[in-house]
Amino acid sequence: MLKFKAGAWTNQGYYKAFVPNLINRRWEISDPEIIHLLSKADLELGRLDAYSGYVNIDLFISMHLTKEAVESNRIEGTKTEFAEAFMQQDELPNDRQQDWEEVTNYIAAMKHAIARLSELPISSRLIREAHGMLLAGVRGQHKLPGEFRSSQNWIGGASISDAVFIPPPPSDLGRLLSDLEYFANDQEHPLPDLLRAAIMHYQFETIHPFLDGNGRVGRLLITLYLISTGTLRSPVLYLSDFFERNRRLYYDNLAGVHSNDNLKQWLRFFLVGVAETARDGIRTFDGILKLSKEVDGKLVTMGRKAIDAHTLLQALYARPVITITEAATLIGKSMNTSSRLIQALQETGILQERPTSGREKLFEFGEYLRLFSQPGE
Ligand SMILES: Nc1ncnc2c1ncn2[C@@H]1O[C@H](COP(=O)(O)OP(=O)(O)OP(=O)(O)O)[C@@H](O)[C@H]1O
Repeated sequence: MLKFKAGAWTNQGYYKAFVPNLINRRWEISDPEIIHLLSKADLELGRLDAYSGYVNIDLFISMHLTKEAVESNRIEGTKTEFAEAFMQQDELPNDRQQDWEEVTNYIAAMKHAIARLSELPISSRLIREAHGMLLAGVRGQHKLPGEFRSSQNWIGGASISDAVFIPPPPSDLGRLLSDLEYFANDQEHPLPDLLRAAIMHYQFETIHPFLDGNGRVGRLLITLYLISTGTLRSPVLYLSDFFERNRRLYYDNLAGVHSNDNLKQWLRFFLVGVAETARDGIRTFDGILKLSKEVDGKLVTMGRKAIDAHTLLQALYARPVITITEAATLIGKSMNTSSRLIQALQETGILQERPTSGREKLFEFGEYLRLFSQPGE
């Protein structure tokens, strides 16, 4: 069993808020089931990370980031389809443009936070910066982007009296966030990285330090933390897909920690999610390797067009939708040549035309996109 006390409900006048206990301390987690799931998750994560070494990872990072962004925002209700995230804003119907902005914000925030890791540890400052970018110009933009809240918030329900959960009052945020920061950078009390990531995510969501966007920042923090410890070399773990597919359990298991001290169930859920997501990632990478061999085989049959086709394909692995104008710029040739090249790639089955609201025809690398759409969609 796992001995654990999550915190206490404190009287705030006409309501009770939950104040979590501090987490930067020694943890003794020896539950055999957790240890077993941990070792499985670690193994799968190590296998996934190994691909960073022998696949041209930079080409695929934007794909993974985009997938994570689309899924993380879908939990919030954003409707952006995976392929749409790569389109220009004016190529989308009006009702999708705001969602598209949220997805591109997520990608920008993740890239920014990863780059900042070389100068800053996981810290309140880094978290606020990421939050500011996530909410810039989109839904929640009036809810203090980049700033911790100074008023009481709640989860679920139209008013505090019918809330599902009431996080700690603002007066407690300073010490709770500083404890979280110490915990994220703690060298004194050894704890496996995945367990630390799981506890951090629970604690962050319980503190709920922002007026909006806590879920999105909290999920971004998981990958960021695993990169900061060197467990991952690049953001190839996209857990949001798992959380989205199991949203009810995700919320219930987080709630189970503060309502029943049931940390074990949360850890179990998190570790199963990591193992499953890592396996999906491995399948995607294997699919990419197989597909790129097939595509190379098709390119050699394209005669004089093969060199330009190869240049185009390299770009398509990072952004798998393209217009004739964009292709012309990429290969440095005329619109006519570009159009003929796209037609040839359609004939080999590599590219397909897709509907667009933009002025120009749009083409997608369909089989590649589908590799990222399983198994959640
Ligand atoms: N009972 C709960 N206790 C603690 N955290 C919870 C609970 N239920 C949900 N959460 C967390 O709160 C997040 C929602 O918070 P918020 O609306 O501020 O975030 P968001 O990023 O705007 O939304 P979303 O996470 O839906 O995309 C959920 O994603 C989940 O991580």
